[in-house]
Formats: sequence, structure tokens, C-alpha cells
Amino acid sequence: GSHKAPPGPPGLPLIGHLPMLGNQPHRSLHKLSQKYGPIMSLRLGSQPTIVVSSPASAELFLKTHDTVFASRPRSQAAEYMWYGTKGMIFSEYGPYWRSIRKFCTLELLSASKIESMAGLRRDELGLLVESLRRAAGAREVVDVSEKVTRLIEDMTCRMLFGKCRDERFDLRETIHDMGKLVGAFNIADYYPFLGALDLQGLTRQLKQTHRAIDKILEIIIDDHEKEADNGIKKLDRDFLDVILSLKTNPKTTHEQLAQNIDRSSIKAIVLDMIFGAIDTSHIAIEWIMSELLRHPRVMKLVQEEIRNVVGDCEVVEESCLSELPYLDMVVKESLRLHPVGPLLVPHASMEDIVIEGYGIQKKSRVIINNWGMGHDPRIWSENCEKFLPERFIDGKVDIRGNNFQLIPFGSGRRGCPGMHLGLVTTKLVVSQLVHSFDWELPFGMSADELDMNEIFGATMPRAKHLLAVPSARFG
Ligand code: HEM
Repeated sequence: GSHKAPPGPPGLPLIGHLPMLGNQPHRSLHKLSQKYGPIMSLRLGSQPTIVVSSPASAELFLKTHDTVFASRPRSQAAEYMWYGTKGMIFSEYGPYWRSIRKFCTLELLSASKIESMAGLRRDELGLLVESLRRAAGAREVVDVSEKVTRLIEDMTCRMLFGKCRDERFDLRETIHDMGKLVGAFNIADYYPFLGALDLQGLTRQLKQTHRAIDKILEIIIDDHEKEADNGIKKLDRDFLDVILSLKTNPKTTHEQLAQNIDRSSIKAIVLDMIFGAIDTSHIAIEWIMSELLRHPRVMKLVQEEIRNVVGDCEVVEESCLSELPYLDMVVKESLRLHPVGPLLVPHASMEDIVIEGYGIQKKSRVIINNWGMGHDPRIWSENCEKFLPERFIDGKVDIRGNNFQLIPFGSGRRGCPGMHLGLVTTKLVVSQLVHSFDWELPFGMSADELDMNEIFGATMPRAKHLLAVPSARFG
């Protein structure tokens, strides 16, 4: 068209801008956007890549023109890991994607479904508190990252498959590998003709991780089918029961999905839910706990707020979570500084469009630099690197996708469907951990000495496990 592309750095021939991204693309892109502006184009192969870095422009892409940008680019990760892109997260916009999204929302992620599973979260959290109490008694150093990840894994497995983690496989390790692989800037996605060379070794790793996850999914599905064959009747049907039943008795509410579903799409959808639930909440919780450990003032305020609501009872009920406004501010502030998805999930445009005078081609890849917006002094003032929950005190900025300066769950049609579950889980676990225990950094470490580095991926965990020493606050 006659409209020029958004500005961007001059590229190197052939490989374009990939080498500029380094191993911290969220930071490199943030720097580049300071020079080239909030709507920037990068030359990465044959399809243009647009990087969006300000709240006003994010609103244009995710709200004003949401229908144009609601698709996803093709990627090797989605092809290999999601059985030929048969899941929700990485599928292109259309009726198939919509039918999965509706199914998962109704059968798993709605407020009432989530509430109906409060008991299993309470049980699993109770077990963790018990084990922490033993550690506290012995003044042991606890690997908080490990404990929290296992907790979320157990909660998720019970919710999806009706049982805890299994000795026969290591789901967490596999999911962790996935997070890194899926987020990687894969040369094969940008330069298909270079794909066969597998210059970064990513194709090999994707295949390997896919085999590992497929083995796990097969074991889990087999177990369920055997139970069904043996006529075992369950009182509570788990998510896998519901999705498997689509094949045998297609319910009218999900007729369209039932018609298009086979074993590999079932596995792809279950994988969406495993990945969405496991690789997110634990990361959010670890970052929040890290910030609380570094900021005893804030920790004390959170503890006092919880004590005022919960009283002398040790168990924090989920119904109390709505009465904890300071905790809300802490969660916002931590997700601002440490967004679980630093670049959201890439979007793709479905038609040519002109935005702010720039021509953006159909099938452009759109990256929203969520991390960059959280670290922009023009949005958050000069103290933007400081952890200061009070900046949210006026209650004007929410995290549900209405205020584009803070969109840890994205926004619009592709916004996170698991937001409610993610928030309930994150707040519940954090509040219980700080209500039951006081926490200290180990080995006389000072607040400044705590390593706060991250590892880039589709999701961005702490680089180092968080270690801390609990002491019980209840007898
Ligand atoms: C603290 C927890 C969580 C955070 C911060 C988070 C964040 C995100 C983000 C940033 C996106 C991409 C939005 C976009 O592309 O614009 C996303 C998508 C998604 N999330 Fe979450 N998420 C969380 C928890 C969950 C949970 C618990 C589930 C489900 C069990 C889940 C399932 C999904 C799915 C399926 C998508 C893809 C949606 C689509 O493409 O249509 N997430 N999430």
C-alpha cells in the first residue's frame, strides 16, 4: 500500500534483527522502542514483526482493532508441541479456536467451576503448610520455588485429572522446558528455508520435549479410559472426563468441538490447560514472595491486613480474598515488575490495516512488550524500578485488561481465559504462606543480595530458586 511501515532499526542482511535480540529480548526490544517509538517494525524474515510498547498503542492493537489482531502467527513450537496447532493458545482465530475457548471457559475456568474446586486447593495448601511447619520447627532453609511449583502442579493435576502428581513422570520439568522453548525466537519461524538447518538446536529440543509430554498425556488418558472401561463411577468428573466424553456422547453445548475432536486435539487442549495453569501461577507467587522478602515493611502490612480479616483462624478461606485490597496492590506491583508473560503471546494480523498512519501488512507478527511498559518511567515515574504497591492506592488501575499500562493477562479476545483461576490461586497461596509463617532470607543474606534475575521465555521465572526460612506464627 501507500502507507509506510512503522520505523525500526536498520537490519543486517538475511538474518535481519534476530542477533540484536540476545538472550533478554524483552529488554533489548524495550531499549530499541525508546529510540524508534511505541509502534516499531523489525525485519525478521519474510513476515514483518511489529513491536508495540506504549499503553495507547497497545489499546489500538488489543481493543480498537482487536478483531484484526486476534490471530496467532504460525510457529514450529505450536506445530510440534500442540499436535499440529490443535490447541487454543497458539491456534489461529476462527471457529475451531472459538469452540475450544468456549469449552474450556465453561467446563473449567468459569467462576462457579473454580469455586467448586476450592476444596482441593485447600487440601493441597494444607499439606504444604504442614510440611513447612516441620521445616520451621527444625529452622530449615526451604526451597520456596520448589515447594510452590510442586503445590501448583498437584493442584492442577487434581483439577484436570482428579489425582496428584504421578511417580511415573516429571510434569514440572517438562513444562519448564516448554516455557523456554515456546518463547524462544526460533529462526525457523522467520526464515523457513533455514529451518532444516536447525541452527539453534530448537527443533531437536522441541521434538524431544514433545515426546516427553506426549508420553505423559498418554499415560494419563489411558488411566482414565481404563477406569471408564472398568465401569468406575466417579462422583466428581474432572476436566479430562468431560473432554473424553465429547467423543462418546457429544453434548449439545459443545457440538461443534465434539465434531472436530480426536485424540491429538484432546491432548493439545489438555496441554493448553496444563501449560496455562502450571507455568504461570507458581512464577507469579515466587516473584511476589521474593519482593515481600526484600520489603519487610510491605510484608508486615500484608500480614496485618490478612490477620484483620481472617482473625485467629489459621486457614485463609478463598471467600476472604476479596477483602484484601493491599494484597491486590502487591500482586499488581509484582506483576508490573515481573510479568509472567513478558511479551504476552504473539498476535498476528488477519488483514492489511493502517494504524497511526503506518501500513501494517496482513500476517504481521505483533509483539506487545508487556515487560517494557511495566519498566517505563514515562508511565510509572522515575521510581518505576522500585517495588511500591502504594502506587496503586487510588484504585484506578486494574489488571483485568481495562488499563493498558498494566496488562499481565493481556486484553481482548485473546486475553487470558484463566485469569480468575490464576488470581485466586496466586492470592490464596501467598496469603496463606505469609499468614501462617514469618519469612527470612537464609544465611544472613541481606535484601539487596537476593538474586532477582529472570530467565526469558514465553513465561519468565526467577533464574535462581527462592530460598527462605519460615517460622510458624501459629502454635
Ligand atoms: C497468574 C497467572 C496467569 C497469567 C499472568 C497469565 C497470563 C496470560 C497471558 C499474558 C496470555 C496471553 C494474552 C495475549 O495473547 O494477549 C495468556 C493466555 C492464555 N492463558 Fe493465561 N495466565 C495465567 C494463568 C492461566 C491459567 C490458570 C490458565 C488455565 C488453566 C491459563 C490459560 C491461558 C490460555 C489457554 C491462554 C491462550 C488464550 C488464547 O489464545 O485464546 N492462564 N495468559
